[in-house]
Amino acid sequence: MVDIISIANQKGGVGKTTTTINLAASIANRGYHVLIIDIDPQGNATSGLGIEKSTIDKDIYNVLVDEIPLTETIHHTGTKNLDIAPATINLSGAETELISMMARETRLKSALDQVANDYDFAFIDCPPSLGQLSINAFTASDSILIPVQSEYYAMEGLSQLLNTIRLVQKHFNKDLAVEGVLLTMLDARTNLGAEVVKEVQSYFSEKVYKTIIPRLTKLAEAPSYGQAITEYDSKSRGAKLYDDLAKEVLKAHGKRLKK
Ligand SMILES: Nc1ncnc2c1ncn2[C@@H]1O[C@H](COP(=O)(O)OP(=O)(O)OP(=O)(O)O)[C@@H](O)[C@H]1O
Repeated sequence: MVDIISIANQKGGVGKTTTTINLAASIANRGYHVLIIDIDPQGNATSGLGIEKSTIDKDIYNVLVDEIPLTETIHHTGTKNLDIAPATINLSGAETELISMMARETRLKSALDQVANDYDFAFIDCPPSLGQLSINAFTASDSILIPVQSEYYAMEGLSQLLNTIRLVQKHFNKDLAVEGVLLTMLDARTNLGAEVVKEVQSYFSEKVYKTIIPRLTKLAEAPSYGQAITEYDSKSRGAKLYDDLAKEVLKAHGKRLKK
């Protein structure tokens, strides 16, 4: 059975897509079958894994709105064991179109049910908003991994995110859990970063991953080559740290650290 994890924070640019791609690729590298669902209309996970947008004829929009089978959208990526259900700008229409549709909150869940036995993990790269797309993601997920950028105002908006999680638990998915909180883009040269780390750790305590992702040039470069960090530079610090995160996640799910 697949374990489904949304990567979410409605704040923009905090490392959701970078974490989705590189955590998913690190877990795939350890021999697990992994699917990424790109539910962000910007489609950065899609292009960041080398899928040329002009070649996509069906995407998550068609799954949510036209109810086509999810399998018809899935592409293999350059990383072994890693597939993606892509997004294009089409998906931006879904946010409003879904509002008048039947079973609007559970459409992604129904689609993922179709591939439940094909993958060990699915990661959903959420958009920077808490609308219909994120609610579909949260309703379909077992848990939510929250990347938090290590800078001032890091905690801003998190109460709104936690409130949305509570609403989804109440109405659609009572077992939805917080998977963990990941500190990202830490600038080790400033005291500010260390202060934010302390603040986030004191609020979320054991939910915060031991692995912290610093600001690393190679992590920012890899998507322009359409590659996860594991492919772009497997020996880099970013690849090592996302593998450390993968080990924490696998352990939390009671999975063996194969490799
Ligand atoms: N650890 C890092 N080191 C350096 N650059 C990073 C790191 N993490 C992310 N970035 C860069 O910061 C920018 C924002 O990251 P990313 O796209 O992962 O955030 P996001 O939360 O998915 O954004 P959005 O809210 O727009 O979907 C990107 O240009 C990305 O390459």
